Amino acid sequence: MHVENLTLAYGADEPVVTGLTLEVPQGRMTAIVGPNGSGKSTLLRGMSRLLKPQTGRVLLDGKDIHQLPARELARQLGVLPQGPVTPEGITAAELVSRGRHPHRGMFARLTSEDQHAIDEALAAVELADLRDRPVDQLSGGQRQRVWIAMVLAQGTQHLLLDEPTTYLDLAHAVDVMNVVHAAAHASGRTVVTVLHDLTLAAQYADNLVVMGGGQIAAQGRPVEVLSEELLAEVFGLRATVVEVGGAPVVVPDRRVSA
Ligand SMILES: Nc1ncnc2c1ncn2[C@@H]1O[C@H](COP(=O)(O)OP(=O)(O)OP(=O)(O)O)[C@@H](O)[C@H]1O
Repeated sequence: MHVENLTLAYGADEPVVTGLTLEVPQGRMTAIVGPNGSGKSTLLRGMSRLLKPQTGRVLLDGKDIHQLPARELARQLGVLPQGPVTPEGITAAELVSRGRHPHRGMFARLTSEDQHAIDEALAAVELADLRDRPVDQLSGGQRQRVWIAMVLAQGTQHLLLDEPTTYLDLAHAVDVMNVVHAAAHASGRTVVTVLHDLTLAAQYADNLVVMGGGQIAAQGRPVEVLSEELLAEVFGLRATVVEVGGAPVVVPDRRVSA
């Protein structure tokens, strides 16, 4: 996936992302981090055709995503947007089965391949037991995991995930990151995910992209990128960075007023 000179704006507003170029490593996991409002979700929307660029283009295997028919794009690119809205009354398995739409005919029944993909995705997020439960009766974290399962069931070579660990306790966040990491390292998919937790991002990402003010402030291996200077400069955060198991861990300084 290649992002070339991308400028993104909402309506007539000033651009949020300006002239951004990014080469996404294939079959690896890229995490996009950055302060609130730095343009992470906007960039992901631009990369997934939810937002039309003012300039530039996004290439998927050499093809401009805006030139691809919607159905073909959906077979290649799975997207988890921020705060997806759950259709009323739908069960977990039904929602996950929607991930199979790009592979099916208009009124075709689920094939055994579809069923296998759905079962595997539900198992991957440990929700097989709740498959027949209406999604609006699940907890926030369970609901988030159903959405992730839907994107996994889509079986695409590329995944764009906006904050997949929202609402998740740390143990489930780690489980989801393991699933996402395996999608890249075991299955060779290309993953781009927005994350807020810098330590989690640094533990899992092969490539860390730090956004600041609609631009890429730094990019590279987490251990090379995540420095105390960068945290101060881009996040306005005073923190100590220690290394655990070869990956940086961010320990924020306490800000206690006298
Ligand atoms: N739908 C929208 N219409 C107009 N402006 C928007 C819209 N969505 C985002 N923006 C603006 O674009 C800028 C970047 O927002 P964006 O959501 O991309 O940031 P972010 O880095 O993902 O932030 P966060 O960490 O808070 O999720 C912000 O100034 C925001 O107000």
